Amino acid sequence: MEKVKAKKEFGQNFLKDSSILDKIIQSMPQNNNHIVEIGPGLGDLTKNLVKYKDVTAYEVDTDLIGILKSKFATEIENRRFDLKHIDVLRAWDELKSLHSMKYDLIANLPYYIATNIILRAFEDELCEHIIVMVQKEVAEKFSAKVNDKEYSSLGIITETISKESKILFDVPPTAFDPMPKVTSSILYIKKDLDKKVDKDFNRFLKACFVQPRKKLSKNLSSILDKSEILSLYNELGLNDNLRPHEVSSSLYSQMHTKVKNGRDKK
Ligand SMILES: C[S@@+](CC[C@H](N)C(=O)[O-])C[C@H]1O[C@@H](n2cnc3c(N)ncnc32)[C@H](O)[C@@H]1O
Repeated sequence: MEKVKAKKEFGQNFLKDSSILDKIIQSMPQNNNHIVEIGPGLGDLTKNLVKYKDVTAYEVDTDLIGILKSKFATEIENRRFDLKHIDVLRAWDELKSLHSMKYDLIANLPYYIATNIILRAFEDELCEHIIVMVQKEVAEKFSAKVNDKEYSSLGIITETISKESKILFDVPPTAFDPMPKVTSSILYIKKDLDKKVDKDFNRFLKACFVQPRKKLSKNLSSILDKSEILSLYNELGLNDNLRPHEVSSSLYSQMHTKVKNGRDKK
């Protein structure tokens, strides 16, 4: 193995277990989409991906770029592999999309910005599937369903813009070098490309979950007055004791539409 010291500040935990790499490859959607990988690292996942599809990868760490360039010299020359040396969040600021055609994001994500990356992938209109390794707790939040204790704004946003979201399997710390302190999971999301992220809805959800264990009506009092909450609850037939995680995404959408309409009338 290359003499490379993993950098904590870039969330570097290299995936070394070949059976996990195989399982990720088996979960690749059968379609003609391009593949985008964020953080190719030492290229172990990349090596498997380029066997099947053309890949564009975004890597921030200068020290890894040289290693990747020599490891994938043939694929780069054949244009099967396009390596971008840039912070992926900056790329998204500059480009709107990480590729010029429909693509699937497949990656072992740096955990310190994993949530942010997934939310940006939701906004990227050319990204169709998201198959990413993240911390198990993060995967549980994105794939949670109504009444699960992990159900939060992340699960609701996911439901409103996707056709399917689930955890494919867990990955123990022993699969990595160096070993992370936490268990990881492979999260699978199939987006509905007809749906767009609604930032006003996301802000509304933030208010609804400001204190997740309190009553929803209490949280709503930060953006609505008492009479507005009362009429909202009456119109939708809601019980005042409801907690934020007990309300489905479609009901949140209805609430948001009514709140927005009320706001427009003012
Ligand atoms: C968990 S490692 C995964 C490495 C490799 N794909 C693997 O599975 O072994 C995360 C990778 O993301 C890279 N990375 C961290 N922050 C990044 C950013 N802002 N933009 C692009 N790559 C980033 C790291 O340098 C590292 O290569």
